[in-house]
Amino acid sequence: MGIWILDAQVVAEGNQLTKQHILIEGNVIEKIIDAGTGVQPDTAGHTVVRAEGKLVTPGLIDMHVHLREPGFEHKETIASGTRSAARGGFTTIACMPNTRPVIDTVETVKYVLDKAASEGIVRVLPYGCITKNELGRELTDFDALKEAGVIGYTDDGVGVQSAQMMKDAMAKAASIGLPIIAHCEDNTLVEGAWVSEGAFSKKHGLKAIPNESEAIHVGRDCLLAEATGVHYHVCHVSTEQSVRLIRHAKQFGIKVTAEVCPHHLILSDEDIPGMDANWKMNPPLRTPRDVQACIEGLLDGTIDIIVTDHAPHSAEEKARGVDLAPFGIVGFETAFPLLYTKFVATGQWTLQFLVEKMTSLPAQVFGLPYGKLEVGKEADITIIDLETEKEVDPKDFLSKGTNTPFIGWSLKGWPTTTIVGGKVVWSEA
Ligand SMILES: NC(=O)N[C@@H](CC(=O)O)C(=O)O
Ligand SMILES: [Zn+2]
Ligand SMILES: [Zn+2]
Repeated sequence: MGIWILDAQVVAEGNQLTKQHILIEGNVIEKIIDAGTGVQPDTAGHTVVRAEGKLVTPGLIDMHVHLREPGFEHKETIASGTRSAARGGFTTIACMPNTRPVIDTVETVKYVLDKAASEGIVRVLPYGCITKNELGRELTDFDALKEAGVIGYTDDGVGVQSAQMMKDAMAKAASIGLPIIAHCEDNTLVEGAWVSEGAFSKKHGLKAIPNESEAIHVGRDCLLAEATGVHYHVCHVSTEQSVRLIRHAKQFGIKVTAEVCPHHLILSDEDIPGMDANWKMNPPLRTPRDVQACIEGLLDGTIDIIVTDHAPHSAEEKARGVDLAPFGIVGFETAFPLLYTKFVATGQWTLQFLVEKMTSLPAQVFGLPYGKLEVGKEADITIIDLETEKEVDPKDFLSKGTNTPFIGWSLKGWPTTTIVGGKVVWSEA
């Protein structure tokens, strides 16, 4: 017994949709019938999912998320985080190692993979730390972590401060064929600020984070990637300077790829309403000029993919005031609706462009066998309602985190069903 998804609207090209019937048998896509042929599928004995009028995409892929387990289960767990991901339409997510303990040993990788297998409902791919405890002093055992199942190395949450340490990490990663994923931040330029240099920091007389704190690492690491030949992936790009440096590096054939988050494409520092920790994230919201540069970078391919950097924190932690509250906002359950409403519904991007940036391109960048609706492939599928307008209400979130600046935004493009390996893992009630 399989599942027939009937009358799926699948992106053909640009904003053009074709109507298809999709049969899932077991964990794979068994058959795709062009509905235009008039051939009616024989659904006897199968489960039928009616997708009439809805968009059907490959399962969304998010290569930068924080699941918080082990150690910060009050913020999120693998169980709650993967449910939140599924509600956001994501079928594969790659989790960051800044847990407690951090994911810097084989045991912790195993712990995460075991938990994901027993309690998770979407695919979870772990990253391992570059340095032990993310302290920047000593490399982890890259071979052992690879053997245990990590898909790359990162100290996300902090930048690797020493160029020599980063160069050694890159050389080692290159030798075993895994990427380095970098949180770019030079600590000597940050000085305990929470907002970017811009109109907001000036108006309130606040200490500010300059764009160079990010871009200096991007520039440094592009040179080190050139020297070592590693696949170097830049996390959460937020500045005009970083975009420029990545564009330049790509022109020189350096193996660099990059990601950007919805909030850095949609919000600037000028949107921050006041001293509200739901607007505190790392990197911070930059100036409108930086937002524009990120959008242009995404459009011309300088920035390869979109990720959420889903970073849940408890309400109590976020209520400590902007100086003490941790950096980070949740992202899974608003990402697609935000981007669809803001960029596709307004005619600025095609649907194909948005969908590729969240499916086939992340799969391509990280060499994953997902991200396409094709016969014989894993049946990872997301069904999305492009019509119904609904307000963002954190009470609806399946994440434990409610820390979002998008409360009350009226959006379209809400996922309604998420299928992983042929199993419906989430469906709107
Ligand atoms: N992005 C954030 O603001 N916070 C992340 C860390 C990170 O992604 O650097 C977190 O772990 O909370
Ligand atoms: Zn980071
Ligand atoms: Zn992160």
